[in-house]
Amino acid sequence: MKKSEKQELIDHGLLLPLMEEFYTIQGEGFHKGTAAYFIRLGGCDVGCHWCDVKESWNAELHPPTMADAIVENAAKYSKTIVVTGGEPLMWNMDPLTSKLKAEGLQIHIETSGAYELTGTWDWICLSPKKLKLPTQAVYDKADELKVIVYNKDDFRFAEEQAAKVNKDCILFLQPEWSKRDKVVPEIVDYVMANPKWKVSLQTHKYLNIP
Ligand SMILES: C[S@@+](CC[C@H](N)C(=O)[O-])C[C@H]1O[C@@H](n2cnc3c(N)ncnc32)[C@H](O)[C@@H]1O
Ligand SMILES: Nc1nc2[nH]cc(C(=O)O)c2c(=O)[nH]1
Ligand code: SF4
Ligand SMILES: [Mg+2]
Repeated sequence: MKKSEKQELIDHGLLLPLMEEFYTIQGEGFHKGTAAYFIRLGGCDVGCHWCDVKESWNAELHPPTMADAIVENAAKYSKTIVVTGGEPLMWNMDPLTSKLKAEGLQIHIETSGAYELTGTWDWICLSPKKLKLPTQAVYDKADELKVIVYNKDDFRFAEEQAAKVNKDCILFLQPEWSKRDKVVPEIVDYVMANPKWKVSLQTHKYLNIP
């Protein structure tokens, strides 16, 4: 395929950098405990220093894969699909999500919200980052807000972000993994004092599953 043809397919969201895909249990947030097939797309320039998938950042390292092929495979595994990354909203998610919907699947996204919202989603998990704030459309449509707590300033940031999401959005505080011993007690106290928040843990890491 010519370089220009390939770029056109990428621009239209028909070709996506696929880092990995796996059938597992959603470990985090509202749907924690539910079996789901994960599609992890490469590419992210948000730059969280504690990111647990830095290997995803460089999209060039992940094979460009046709959205059709991704969907055909995913449909074999689960009725619930989680699209994550990297930052999936760096890509046009319209073709991937419409093809997944045509297969009758439930489609969830894990996103920082830092890019334009494309695709149609049954569930949007917004995990905002100070380095590159979400777009208004993602605040408006988010089903859950999942703020990562690395230090005390993240509680201030969490409240600032909670003021921007829609009124039905479910609010979670999730410990940054490497700081969990320090921040879990702080999150517990915070949630008891501010019960509009719930605790989210990365349960897959405790279960030793992907
Ligand atoms: C790897 S990100 C990919 C999706 C998107 N880029 C985002 O940040 O939402 C998936 C989820 O893992 C969270 N996450 C990443 N590194 C983490 C860490 N070290 N501890 C806790 N959560 C982490 C993110 O905040 C996000 O909710
Ligand atoms: N089991 C499991 N649950 C997850 N929830 C969000 C994840 C992600 O990396 O987006 C993730 C992940 O990587 N594994
Ligand atoms: S936005 Fe998500 S993928 Fe990108 S660096 Fe932050 S946690 Fe990692
Ligand atoms: Mg993960």
